[in-house]
Formats: sequence, C-alpha cells, structure tokens
Amino acid sequence: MTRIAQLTPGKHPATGIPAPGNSPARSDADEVPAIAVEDLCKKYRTHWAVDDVNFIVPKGWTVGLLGGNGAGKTTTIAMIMGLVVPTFGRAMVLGCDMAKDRHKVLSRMNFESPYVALPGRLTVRENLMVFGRLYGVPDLKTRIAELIEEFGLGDVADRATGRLSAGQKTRVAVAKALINDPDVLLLDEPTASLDPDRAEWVRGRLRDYQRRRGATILLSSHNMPEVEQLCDFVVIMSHGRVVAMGRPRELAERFKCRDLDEVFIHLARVA
Ligand SMILES: Nc1ncnc2c1ncn2[C@@H]1O[C@H](COP(=O)(O)OP(=O)(O)OP(=O)(O)O)[C@@H](O)[C@H]1O
Repeated sequence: MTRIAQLTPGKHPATGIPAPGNSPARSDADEVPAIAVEDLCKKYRTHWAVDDVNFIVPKGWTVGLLGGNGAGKTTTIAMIMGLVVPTFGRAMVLGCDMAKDRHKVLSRMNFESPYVALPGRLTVRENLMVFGRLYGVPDLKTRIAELIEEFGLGDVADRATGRLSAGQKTRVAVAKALINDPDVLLLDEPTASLDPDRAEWVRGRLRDYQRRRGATILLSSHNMPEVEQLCDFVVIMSHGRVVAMGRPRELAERFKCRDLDEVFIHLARVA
C-alpha cells in the first residue's frame, strides 16, 4: 500500500478521520481524491524546498497547508498547480499528474494569492473578462455581473486594477478565482491584506461557495483562527517536510495546546 492510500479517509493511520458532513467523499471513500501529493520533492540547487511530502485532500474538503516562513507551502501549491515541476514524486489533481497532464484539469481549478498581481492596467471588468475567456466560461457577461454584485465591486468595476487598494485587489482576485466555478480551489493566504471585517466577509464567501458547489479547497494561511474556522483538516510543514496532520481540535489535544495558534508555535520551536 502506498503512503497515499494510507491517508485515504477512513484509513488514516493516526486519526481514522471521517469525511465532513457535507462532503461528497462520504459515500465513496475510495473515489479519486481531489488532490493527492505523493513523495513530493523540490530541490533548488542544494536546498530541498519540499522534501518527501505526502497528503491527500478528499473531494469536498477544506484543508489548511500551514507552516512558518520558508516551510515549503507555496512551492507545494505551485507543484499542485503544475507551475513548478517536482524533482521527485508527483502532485495529482482529480486523478491527473500535474507535471504531465495539467491541461486536462486546469479548467476545473483556480488559484488566488495576494502575491500574484492581476494585470494592473486592465480594469476589474476587463480582468474578469480575460480570465473568463481563458477558462471558456459560458455566458461570461452574466457571470461577471454576478461576481461584481456578490463581491461588492460595482464602484470599482471600471477602474484600473493596479490603482485599487490592497483589500479591493484581494476581492477582485477572489472573484477571479471563482469565475469558472472551480471544483478545486487553491488559495495562498487569501485574506493576508484585508482588515478583520473584510477578511471575515471573504471567508464567508469562500464558505458559501464551498458548500453550494461541494468544492475542494486547499488553503495556506498564517492566520490560525481563520484556519480553525474554515478547515476540516490541516497539514503542517516545517523545513520542507510534513511534521503533523489532523483535525485542528485533534492537533490541539495531541500537543496539549489550547488552540492551533499554540500548536503552530510549539511545532515552530521543536520541529
Ligand atoms: N525559485 C526558487 N529558487 C530558489 N529557492 C527557492 C525558490 N522558491 C522558493 N525557494 C526556497 O524554498 C523554500 C520554501 O519556500 P516557499 O516559498 O515554498 O515557502 P513558504 O512556506 O510558502 O513560505 P512563506 O510563508 O514565507 O510564504 C525557501 O527556503 C525558499 O527560499
């Protein structure tokens, strides 16, 4: 049995985690997971940025990818997107090896990071139009109107994206990430530049989207209360390796901590 198979829901060696209540994975624990990361490694010159990472994300789950600065989260997400080629191992999305077959699943995925800027000279509407066309979204004008309404972007829809505030840009980026109704959504610190009110609002949108669509979300975040709110399960990395995984409450119990914040600090000091 591969390590990936051991991490299939219901077979988790440590936790035997059941699928979350609204998860389509509940009825079929053996179906192809949304994301499967198997023996994944990435070496830059002499440095292993990602070093033998294994985990799965069953369909319909929200999983947090956590770790301190330089732990390897962004590199792992980049390999899951098929943007960085693994040195060893593979990242599978909906059964496709992303280093070889990503064209087969890209239309069912999307990505958001405040650190990846959208073209600044294009207006918000033009950006949504460009990405909508790239993803082949049907009835695109209607979809853009829905997103502008849902994300409260009416006042800035015809302004250059580069001239918006960081918070406004983040809302545009999340709207862009949902334009193709993705089955799999990868989020790299989705609320990093938002004030607490806006951050909560974006989390609400993501939660609504996940529930409505049964979508799978893998999210990296340094905001532990956010992770506790959104995630069914977390994978914690340090120095390119997975050092712990489990449900947020289980991890707190396992490490005798009050919450995930304390677990994070504990692991950052010992791992
Ligand atoms: N293109 C690259 N060339 C060389 N080294 C890289 C490259 N990209 C990342 N690294 C290194 O790989 C390691 C992991 O980086 P990565 O960006 O994946 O970490 P991270 O967990 O996302 O960190 P942060 O929380 O600070 O964003 C770091 O030591 C980083 O310096």
